Amino acid sequence: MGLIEGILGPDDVKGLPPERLEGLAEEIRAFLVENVSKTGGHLGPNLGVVELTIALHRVFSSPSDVLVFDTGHQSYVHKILTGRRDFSTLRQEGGLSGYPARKESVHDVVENSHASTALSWADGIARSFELRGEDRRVVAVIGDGAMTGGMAWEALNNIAEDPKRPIVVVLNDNDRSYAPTVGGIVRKFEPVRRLDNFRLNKNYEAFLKWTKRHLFGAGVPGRAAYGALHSIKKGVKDIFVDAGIFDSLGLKYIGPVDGHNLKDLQEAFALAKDFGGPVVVHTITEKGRGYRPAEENADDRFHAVGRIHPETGLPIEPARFGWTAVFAEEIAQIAREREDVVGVTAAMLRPVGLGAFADAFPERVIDVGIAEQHALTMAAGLAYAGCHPVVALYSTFMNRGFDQLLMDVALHNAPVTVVLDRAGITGDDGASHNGMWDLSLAAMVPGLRVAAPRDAERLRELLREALDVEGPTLVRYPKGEAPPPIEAVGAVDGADLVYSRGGARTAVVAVGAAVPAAIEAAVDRGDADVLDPRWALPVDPALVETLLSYDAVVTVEDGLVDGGVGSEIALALGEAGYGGRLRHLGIGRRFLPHASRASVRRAEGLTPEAIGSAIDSVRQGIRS
Ligand SMILES: Cc1ncc(C[n+]2csc(CCOP(=O)(O)OP(=O)(O)O)c2C)c(N)n1
Ligand SMILES: CC(=O)[C@@H](O)[C@H](O)COP(=O)(O)O
Ligand SMILES: [Mg+2]
Repeated sequence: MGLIEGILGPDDVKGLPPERLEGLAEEIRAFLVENVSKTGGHLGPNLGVVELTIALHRVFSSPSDVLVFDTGHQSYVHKILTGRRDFSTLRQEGGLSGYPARKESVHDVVENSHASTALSWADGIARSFELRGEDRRVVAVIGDGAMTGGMAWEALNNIAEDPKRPIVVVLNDNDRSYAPTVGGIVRKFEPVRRLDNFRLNKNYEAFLKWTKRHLFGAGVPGRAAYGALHSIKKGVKDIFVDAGIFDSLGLKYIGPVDGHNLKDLQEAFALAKDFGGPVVVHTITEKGRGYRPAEENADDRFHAVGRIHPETGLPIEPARFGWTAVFAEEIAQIAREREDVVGVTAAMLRPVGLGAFADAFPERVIDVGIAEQHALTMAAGLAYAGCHPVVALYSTFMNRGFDQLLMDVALHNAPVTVVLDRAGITGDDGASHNGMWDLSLAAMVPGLRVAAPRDAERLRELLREALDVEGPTLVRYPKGEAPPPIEAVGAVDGADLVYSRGGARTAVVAVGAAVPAAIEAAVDRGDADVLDPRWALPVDPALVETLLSYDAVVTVEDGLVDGGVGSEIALALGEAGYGGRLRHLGIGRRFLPHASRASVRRAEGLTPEAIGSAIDSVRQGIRS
């Protein structure tokens, strides 16, 4: 039996003799490669935190001490050490979540996989423990990428306020988000990034502890001597260790610590634990550590992989030319034609398709780090000064910048184009990654024009149209492959007619990616026209006029069922005195469990069959 099989919970990790820990780390790495290569998942980040997570569970006592993982994509090792070793269905329906999940374990606390939140969670939890008189530690593990998010600094500023609140911030610094971390934010604040600093630092800490113990017992003179020694120590420490902004904020800093050295990690965490106030432990780790294909991947160190061959790291399914690639190609071409176009990404340059643009015009693509709020307001500034920014984000992460979209971009009628990839159902990343909120949020924003392409050709067209608008625009499309071209069979006022046999009394208004399923349903049912508005919001009054001539209207969108395009159409039809039947199809207002996209689509009633049933039900209403 290997060591890993004997780990059923944190007590077993604590119980292992120190000389077995490296063996355990080795087994965990092999386990991760073997299992994640079969399911896909966040391989690189987890290979980087094997020793760090073992050390945390050795020093702290979860769940009494609370461990919070920022973003949560690096929590696989924590799952293994807390008795969850069935990775066969990782990220699949009914299987382990790819993030911490409260229903899986008492050791999991934060499920939100939007970055930069862990320090705020930790601050809140620690304050509550204090108010309730509970002596428990709170540990937040946060990556250097997540530290580029403003929220993390808001929290640090607060955490530093009370020197007695015991919060341990483990800064997991692998010098990358996907790509090398924007601005080298941690490097800047900790200029002497040498691992032997920790040893120097550690000796001073031990010295300080000893003097405190001995001199404090010696009354006032002892205390004075301790004060003098403390300031000497601080002076000496300043020569060797410059903890930059952490010091300036008033936070105790330990590090940099070799994040793959189990002994150093445990010592550092033990110091932090005993300190009794807020401490930053700065660990230096390597993303993808111990797996050659990841270590050699300069792009993203296997940040997130699909299924791969474990020996080579090569993908099992060949990469397909999906929506992202269409956008990547078109925006790079537009950039060649228009010098005013500037790309903006929040630490996801290649995943959002700005790679080719950046390769051709590096000075015109700005990576702001995980800073969506800043990205949008900065884009408003770019637009004010004559550029046309294209802010490319995953749909779910735009939620972060909603206020900035509303107040900085839209209020100033700034010609900013927001491009949202991964809109609608994303599936295996679970509740916080579905891009299901964007249409409802966008519908509230005055003056924002929203386009939803139904295929690759429409994406190219609509992107170009968006860039010609002298005001804010948003273009959204889903994850994965784009469908084959869907040509219009005609035009009605306010929309492309994409399916019609003539004479239909029912209209299906399908938004973007919902078009193929709507056509399939209409082909099956016969008597329904399918209309694609292309520009879905605000609802075109011409489309409303068109719809008034139908007896029934079904709307379909891969966004929240309420507040989005269907709701807006219903409102407009109501105001126009429409007397026909209406049905809206969209994603229910709930947090969706992780599962395949197809399965979630089925559950949410967005399949051709479900659309067909909706057509039947509105028609029955007409007949009765
Ligand atoms: C608000 C937000 N924007 C973007 C992302 C996408 N994302 C997930 S992990 C990641 C990089 C995180 O880097 P870091 O915190 O350093 O962790 P590492 O993977 O390097 O361990 C990004 C950009 C996110 N989860 N949340
Ligand atoms: C943690 C995170 O937010 C990303 O790594 C995300 O899981 C990637 O999703 P895609 O695979 O859709 O690019
Ligand atoms: Mg990182």
